Formats: sequence, C-alpha cells, structure tokens
Amino acid sequence: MPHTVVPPTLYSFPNSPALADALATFILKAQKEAIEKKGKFTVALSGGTVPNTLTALIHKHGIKWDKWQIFYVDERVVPLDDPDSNHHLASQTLYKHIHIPAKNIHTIDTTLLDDLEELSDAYEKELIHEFAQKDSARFPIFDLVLLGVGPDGHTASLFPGHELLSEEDRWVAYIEDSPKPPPRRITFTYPVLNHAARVVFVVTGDAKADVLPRILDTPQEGLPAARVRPVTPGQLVWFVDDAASAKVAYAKSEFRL
Ligand SMILES: O=C(O)[C@H](O)[C@@H](O)[C@H](O)[C@H](O)COP(=O)(O)O
Repeated sequence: MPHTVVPPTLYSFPNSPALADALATFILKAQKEAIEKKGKFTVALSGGTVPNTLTALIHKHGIKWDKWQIFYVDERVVPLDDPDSNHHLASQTLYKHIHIPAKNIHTIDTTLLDDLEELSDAYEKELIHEFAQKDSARFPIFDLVLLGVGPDGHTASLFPGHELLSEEDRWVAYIEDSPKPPPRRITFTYPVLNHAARVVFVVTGDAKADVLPRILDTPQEGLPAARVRPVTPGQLVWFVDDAASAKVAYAKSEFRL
C-alpha cells in the first residue's frame, strides 16, 4: 500500500468527563490490539492537561498497566520531583493510583541535567533500546502518542517558527529557548510523531477555540500541531470538548468503536 497522509478524525464531547470516558474506551481497544500483536503497549505521554484526562483509566476494567511502556513526548529538563516535570505531573495524577512497574516508565536521566545534548542523546538511546532491537525500523512505531496543543499551536515542545520543526533525522532533540516555561526541554521530533500507529490530540477549553480552526481547517498555515501528519496505516484522532471545537468547520465524527 502506498503511504498517504491520513486525514484527522475529530470527536467532540460536551464536557471533560465524557471526553475522558471515550478516550479511555479508545485506549483500551488500542491496548488490546497491541498486546495481542506483540505482548506490550508503547505509549508516549505529553504534559499539560493530557495526564489528567487519563484518570478515567484508573477504574477501567481490562487495563494491563504492567504491559505498558511509557515514554514522554516532551520533558522539561528539571529534577523528576520538580513541579514543572511532566513525569512528576503524571506521577501525581496517574501513577500514584495504579500499579505499574517503575521500569516501565522511561524518565530522563537526571544525572545529565546540565548537558542538554547528552540528555537528549541518552533519551534517544532509551528509545532505540525499546524499539530497534527486533527490526531495523528507521523510526520507532509507538502504539499510542498522546499530544496536547497550546493556544499558539505548539505541540510537544515544537513551537511556531522554531528550527526544530524541520528536524528530519533525530528522534529526540533539545530546546533551550522554549517560549512556554521552563525554557530547557527535550522533545520528540516529527519523524517520531508521524510514524506512530495512533496519534491522539486531547484538547479542552475555550482558550483553544481560536487555534483549532487554524490547525484543522487551514492546516496549510503550517502551525506545529498541523504538521503532525501520520502516514497510513497510522491514525490521527482528535478528542476535544465542544468549548475547544466551537469555531471549527472541520467535520465531526460520532464516537463509536
Ligand atoms: O510539557 C508540555 O508543556 C506539554 O507536553 C505541552 O506540549 C502541552 O501538551 C501543551 O502545551 C498543551 O498544554 P495544555 O494541555 O496544558 O494546554
């Protein structure tokens, strides 16, 4: 099958609990398919509001946390117990309530906080270790990548106009001048995001209402989130609430699995 860019599917829900419940159903199905195929479920998690929307998974029957391998789409270069750390956020909102082996959660190496290049190289090696053992894939194929969007259209730590938007080789890159604090971060690059089996954006609230049409209706504008374009057989799905999608013309689909 020739590789073509997949069009996004847009689901919009009246409120956050309805969104979180549908997302949990979607994730459960993705988990089942991945585990049946290869015995594990590889997930890349963002910071911001994403971890909070995953709390509906905590009581969901059938989630096999011990089969999850969790990486971070982007991470702020701070100690793991710092309130700014995405790992800290995920620990407080999610890990604290579930049983998941510590070795299944792939954090940055905090002995390298002073050297961004070494730190991003080390995280890239962590990915290579997980993904490049059995095949010689040029890029990792995550089962699920969970992304947020900023009001400026950024996603991961890929910001409008930044040189990292054209990175084509590296899996993990670093940024020292993030416009969203804190400034020092590492981030997955587009090749990693776009090779995933499923990329899911989670966006809520009216603060995102102006940027969503610029991403979904006029993607040619090229905002960072609009450049996430998985190729077949990947999937690109947006889970948003009605406040965030209020100004979007792009067709909404009815959620059913
Ligand atoms: O570390 C980060 O800052 C996040 O990973 C970032 O990419 C986030 O997902 C967006 O900024 C959206 O954040 P909100 O969901 O809080 O709006």
